[in-house]
Amino acid sequence: MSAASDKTPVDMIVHGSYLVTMDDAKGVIEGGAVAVKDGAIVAVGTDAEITGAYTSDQVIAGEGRVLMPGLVNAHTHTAMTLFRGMADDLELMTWLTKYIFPMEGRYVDPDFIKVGSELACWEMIQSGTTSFVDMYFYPEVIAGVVDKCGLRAVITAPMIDFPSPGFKGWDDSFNAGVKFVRDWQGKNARITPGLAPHAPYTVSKEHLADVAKVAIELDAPISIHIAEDKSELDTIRGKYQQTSIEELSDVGMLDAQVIAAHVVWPSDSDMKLVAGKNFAAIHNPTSNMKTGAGFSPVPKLLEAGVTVGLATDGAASNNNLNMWDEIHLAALVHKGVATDPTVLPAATALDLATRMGAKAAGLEGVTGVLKSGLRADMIQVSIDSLRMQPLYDVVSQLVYVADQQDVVTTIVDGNVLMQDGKVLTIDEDALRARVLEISARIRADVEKTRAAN
Ligand SMILES: CSC[C@H]1O[C@@H](n2cnc3c(O)ncnc32)[C@H](O)[C@@H]1O
Ligand SMILES: [Zn+2]
Repeated sequence: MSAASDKTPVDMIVHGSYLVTMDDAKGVIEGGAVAVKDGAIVAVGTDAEITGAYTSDQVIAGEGRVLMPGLVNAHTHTAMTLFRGMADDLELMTWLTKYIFPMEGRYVDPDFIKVGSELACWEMIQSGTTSFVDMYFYPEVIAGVVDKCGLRAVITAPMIDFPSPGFKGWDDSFNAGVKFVRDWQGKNARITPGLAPHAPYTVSKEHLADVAKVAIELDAPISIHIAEDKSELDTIRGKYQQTSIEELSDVGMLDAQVIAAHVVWPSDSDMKLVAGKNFAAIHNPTSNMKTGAGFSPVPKLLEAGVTVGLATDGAASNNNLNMWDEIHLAALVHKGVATDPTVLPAATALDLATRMGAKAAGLEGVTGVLKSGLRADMIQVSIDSLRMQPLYDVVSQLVYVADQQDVVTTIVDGNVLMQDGKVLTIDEDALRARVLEISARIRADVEKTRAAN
């Protein structure tokens, strides 16, 4: 053991009874720690290795805790938390066109976005999500909330052919999206701006081509809903005699970085088309089951070499932003669909929410793995509960047992956003008051909308 003066000073040392690194080279370390300096991970090792080489004034103990990379929610609509539980048990297009679009038209404004996004960020910090990909209105307001609460996000600007909150139509939303990317590129290292043409049934082929072109020019990611349900495939087949993914290929979008939400109905040739491209299929198991969209062929996508991320979708079709539910479902539903329990093992489910999820979001080399050189985005998950005992396999326990209440610490970029279960960067009481105020206004309208449908 070296003397204190021989040790390298760092900003923080975080311990864990187990380190689930998601790094093939290190795997799971029993009794380990991570040293952090200037927001980056500088070393990952056993307790003895780290405390022997590093010293810090800020040490977070790890007894009874798993230390692992923060979770990546690769597709959500943050401010839709304020529409949670408003319209349930409806098929996708009815839900969207008869309930969600009309309510968005009436209620979505910058204040709604600020409060709804803050509620979402609170929920994500509290449940161990450290990065997310967002697609919603007033992205500059969402970016302000993310800047303040400390999370990492890819924030994509909405583009849609018809009038929507803040826009008269396509030209408006397209120009505002491009401006958002230009304004936010390089502004905050935790925020990556991108473009979000909503879906192939709400954005014309010509407009999708315009988005592809400008995204490539700007080197910005695109997020889009694609191949979500069978009715979308019928619509696009009727219009263009091709699949939605063939349409993306046709307009040049597969030469850009595409974060494709859902991908429930890709054909075998669609999978070949996107494999090897900068294309990620984002699996939203809860949302897809809730809207009756179907089950994405995730094992087949992975086998074809497609990058797959995991996500909640918005809280209006989930109805929460708890990634542990999605990890759980990803590990279970495909076994049921295939009647084969070896399909999508626990370690793969965890990978989709961390290492591969980060790649899917375009954040490979930034987050998703506990590895020297990456940003210090990590969480501690308590294994103190009797629910966690006996513990024979820590990855199995995380995938099949852990839930949001077990997350005790959330750290992003070396900053502690939650400690001992208390979110530090959001004023909970003020947020609650604003959520109650806005939801009181919406409540009467929810009943009217339900009655009208
Ligand atoms: C252009 S902003 C995002 C837009 O998408 C809507 N939305 C939310 N969830 C889904 C989904 O699963 N499929 C399609 N569209 C969805 C949201 O309400 C906004 O209008
Ligand atoms: Zn969505």
